[in-house]
Amino acid sequence: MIRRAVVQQGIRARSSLAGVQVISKKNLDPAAASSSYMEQLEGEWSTAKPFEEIPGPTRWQLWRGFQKGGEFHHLDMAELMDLYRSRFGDMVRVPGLFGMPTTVFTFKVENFERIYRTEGQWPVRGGADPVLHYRANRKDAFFKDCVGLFSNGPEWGRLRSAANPVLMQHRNANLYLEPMQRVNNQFIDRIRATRDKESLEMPGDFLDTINTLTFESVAVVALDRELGLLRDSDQKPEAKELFRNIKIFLQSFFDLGIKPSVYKYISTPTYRKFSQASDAIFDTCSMYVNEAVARIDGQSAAEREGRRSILEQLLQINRKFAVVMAMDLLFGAVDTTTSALAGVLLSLAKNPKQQQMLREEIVSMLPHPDRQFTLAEMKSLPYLRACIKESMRMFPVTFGNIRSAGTDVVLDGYRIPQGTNLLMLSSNMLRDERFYPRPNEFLPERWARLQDDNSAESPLRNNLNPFVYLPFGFGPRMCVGKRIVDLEMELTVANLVRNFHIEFNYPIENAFKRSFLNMPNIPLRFKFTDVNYS
Ligand code: HEM
Repeated sequence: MIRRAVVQQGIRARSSLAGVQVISKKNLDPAAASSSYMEQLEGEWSTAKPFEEIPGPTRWQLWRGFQKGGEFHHLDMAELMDLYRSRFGDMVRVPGLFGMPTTVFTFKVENFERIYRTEGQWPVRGGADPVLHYRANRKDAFFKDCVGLFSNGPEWGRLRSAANPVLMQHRNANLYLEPMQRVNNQFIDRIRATRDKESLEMPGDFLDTINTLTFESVAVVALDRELGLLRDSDQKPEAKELFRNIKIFLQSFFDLGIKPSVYKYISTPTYRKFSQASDAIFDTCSMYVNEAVARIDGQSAAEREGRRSILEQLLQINRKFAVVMAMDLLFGAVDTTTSALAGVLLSLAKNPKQQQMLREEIVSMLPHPDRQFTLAEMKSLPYLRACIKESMRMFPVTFGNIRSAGTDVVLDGYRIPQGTNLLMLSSNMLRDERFYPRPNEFLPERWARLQDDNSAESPLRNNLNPFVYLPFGFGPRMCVGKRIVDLEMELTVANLVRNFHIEFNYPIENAFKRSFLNMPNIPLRFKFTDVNYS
């Protein structure tokens, strides 16, 4: 068995899968793949059980179950997954209804590894059908030759190759550090202005404020402008509308994605909401991009010599690309980062000892509370990173990930034909003692390296297979906003912790509603007490 080192998000871990890095039978140059591994795949295939024998509900059971009074009707996504798993086991085949594809759910990390390792050059992630349907059916055919990052195949590969040098470069982080700092300062001011004067607690709708922060933070990158929604005055009506429509878009997108719907054949009320919100978002993003074009056209040659913003760099590729990327970044950024930030704040609030250790790390780096972080300082805060990583383990943002099988592959002894939609459900593993001793404790030191030797890992992670914990996905298709969100989260948490002692004096057992994205489900009445520096 060949053992290869896999470096994923700073973890150096070992993959036990026999074979090579990329091993797709059909969509890769066969010469590039290991012939022995191909033979292994083919050998397994010939003896594997047929796809149709994977246990799961029938079409009728599914349809009936989602009707009023049906057994699935009131279940959230996580409850539905738990039910499927207890009834059918670690692999479940769920037949497609109304043009949705048949999907296989898998709960085993060995299968995740195999799926990712055979995903091929252009990994296909399903689940974005409502976006693709809208973009294919727009009357002006705007998206015809630029469908965006929710597309698949060579079209996705072309766009992603253009986006990576702009969005995935560390050096570009300098471009958004300063505007993100300004947004962060507005967030801190807003907390001071809106917390209760006596109890120092935030109002129950604090989630909206976090949501506004994450929206503003990505807008300064994608639209190259501060929208000012965290300020009390000077809020632009079109910015408020954009924010409102992003919320409608995300909500209706998940509704259309989770429940059986005939929207591809008849325009349902939810699809109409989704489509109207998409129209409005498109109009506003186009307007902001046009403004940026006019601003750049008006610049002198000397001004143009300066550093180009992310939007300007995207505009250099072309205007349409910049509009589509702005939309995709807004869609990808807002709820995900909100969920992750809420998780870190709850973790720190419930673990004052770790919160204090974090504060000491931050204050030792930046003793003066009013001075802003530089990029170099941000890079020297290992405990901060460990706290964020640990809280995303305890409160994962997503259920797992989605792929289409990149090749014919055998999973758990069953044949999975190329193109099959696969859901990898990992969130239960993140609290599994087999992988994480003391799984329900917030222990950032899990993520510390014990020595300089990379192979020495914390005993708080057991033989960790790197495919258990992939909050930003894996491979060429992983989150394109990773660099942006790293900086945004680190900056926000560092600024909050150096300004405030954070408490949360309520239970957090059911803090999140579990779905495709796990969103906070309780009033976030954090108590923020000013840190005294005198
Ligand atoms: C904590 C916050 C975030 C989490 C947990 C997260 C997680 C993910 C995951 C799991 C994927 C799928 C990756 C795969 O298929 O392997 C993804 C894709 C994506 N994310 Fe994020 N994300 C976050 C923040 C952001 C931000 C801030 C942006 C934009 C600035 C963003 C933009 C996107 C986009 C556009 C995609 C699609 C990429 C593609 O298919 O090529 N995300 N994200």
